[in-house]
Amino acid sequence: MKPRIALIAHDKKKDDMIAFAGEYRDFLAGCNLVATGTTGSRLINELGLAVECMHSGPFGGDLQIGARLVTGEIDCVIFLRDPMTPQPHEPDINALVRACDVHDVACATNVSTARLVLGRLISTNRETTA
Ligand SMILES: O=C(CO)COP(=O)(O)O
Repeated sequence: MKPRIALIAHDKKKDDMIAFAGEYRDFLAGCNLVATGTTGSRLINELGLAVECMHSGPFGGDLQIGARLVTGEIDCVIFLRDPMTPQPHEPDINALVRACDVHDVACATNVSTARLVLGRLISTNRETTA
């Protein structure tokens, strides 16, 4: 089964997300991707990835992704949060990260961790497809 990955980035982290996803583009192109609205649009327009877009984060996108995660439809979350800027939907963000912890789903909140998580998924994928 293709890895099911959620990609989310706050505004000041979106360029980092595009650079990161660009680096892993070949692998991500073989995954089922879901993203919050604006992050997803950029991934589609700038990298040509196929991404299912939820609502934008402040309009409930984090909660939509959280609901999928709770029903076992997401294998890992890459959530590049902006720790320096208060967000109007902070409760939604906390709910998503909490859902990851409750359901033991990998949640990378910075690029270094995201690299480790994708590196692991790539090697697991190689083993299962070899
Ligand atoms: O706010 C976000 C996550 O909390 C991200 O939402 P967008 O991708 O729509 O900007």
